Amino acid sequence: MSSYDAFLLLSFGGPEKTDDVIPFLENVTRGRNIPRERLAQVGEHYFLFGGVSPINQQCRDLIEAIRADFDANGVELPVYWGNRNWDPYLEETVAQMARDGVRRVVALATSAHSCYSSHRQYIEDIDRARAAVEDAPHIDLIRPYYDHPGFIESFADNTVKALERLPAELRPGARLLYSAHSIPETMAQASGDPRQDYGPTGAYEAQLAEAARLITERVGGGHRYELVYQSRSGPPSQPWLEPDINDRLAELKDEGVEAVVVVPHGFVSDHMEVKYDLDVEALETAGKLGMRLERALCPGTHPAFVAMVRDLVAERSEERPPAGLSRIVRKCHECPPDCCKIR
Ligand SMILES: CC1=C(CCC(=O)O)c2cc3nc(cc4[nH]c(cc5[nH]c(cc1n2)c(C)c5CCC(=O)O)c(CCC(=O)O)c4C)C(CCC(=O)O)=C3C
Ligand SMILES: [Fe+2]
Repeated sequence: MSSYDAFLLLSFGGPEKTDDVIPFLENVTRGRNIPRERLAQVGEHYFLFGGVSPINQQCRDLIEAIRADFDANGVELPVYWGNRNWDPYLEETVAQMARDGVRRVVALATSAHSCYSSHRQYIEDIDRARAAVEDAPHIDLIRPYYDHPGFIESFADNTVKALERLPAELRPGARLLYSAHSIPETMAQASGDPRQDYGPTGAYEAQLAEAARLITERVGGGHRYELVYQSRSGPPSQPWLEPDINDRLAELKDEGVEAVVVVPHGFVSDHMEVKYDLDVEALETAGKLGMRLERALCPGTHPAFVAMVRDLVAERSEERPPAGLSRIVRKCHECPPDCCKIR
């Protein structure tokens, strides 16, 4: 790993006290078309948890696990952390790296898929932060990793554990619901490389479908499975990816499904979108319908996920071609400049 001299964890950021909630939401939604009512609702989700988003602590835990894993495997890179929307802001981290004399950085975002919000926006964050800092280091962002064996394995393991929490008689018929963040259809269509054919849906949905297939295969038991979406935002007039998990639960109830395991494979840690939109809201929907719902944990600091980070760093350092389990072939590490850009 000679070509890099630092590792950077790049994340979303979240508030850690009540007073930070509104300024955080203003940061997230600046320049976006989000209705005021939606913002007020989301604010309440954070207030319900005392104004503390779980995401920053999850990043600290992941960094600690990566640090230990690097040390145990002779990877001598210092580990830095910077966020898009909250302290520690990426720009301050880049400034710190410059002061520390760091020249070449390999970065991993806490987001595994291709779309503007999950990948392109992080590249823009890097460009903006570097432009603001004198002598900023060069920063390479690791490619989307939704089909890396470590990502798939950590979700398969956590899904098996969630199935085991269901009463034994409900297990065989349990439907697996793979949940990801809904995004505007325009963002979904624009996701991925415009020169590559991902089928009718765009890269984001195609990647989610592939990962769901791969995880289900490893879970075994012949469970039926499908994709659902959560955390829809934006004005009602704008189409976003569907079905919403809550609507789908009602339909499944009518079809006679008694138990579901929700697998939030669109996320890498159990942050607020998972803790509220699934563990509060979807659980309540299932309860009202008289269905059993168990939620698989996100990778967090799962050993297979932590080992994946080290492998991705090695893959990029050694300029190995991107390797994954998906049928969607990725040709290069760097995205072309028009990847995931909404036109
Ligand atoms: C694809 C995707 C991911 C997954 C990939 C990834 O992880 O990056 C993700 C993650 C997250 N989203 C988060 C929070 C929010 N997202 C919002 C708004 C939006 N998300 C979008 C997409 C995504 N979001 C989009 C298209 C919007 C509309 C506005 C815009 O076009 O940008 C809003 C505004 C209010 C609302 O409308 O909900 C909030 C507060 C948090 C932090 C949670 C915590 O605090 O623990 C995390 C990890
Ligand atoms: Fe979001």
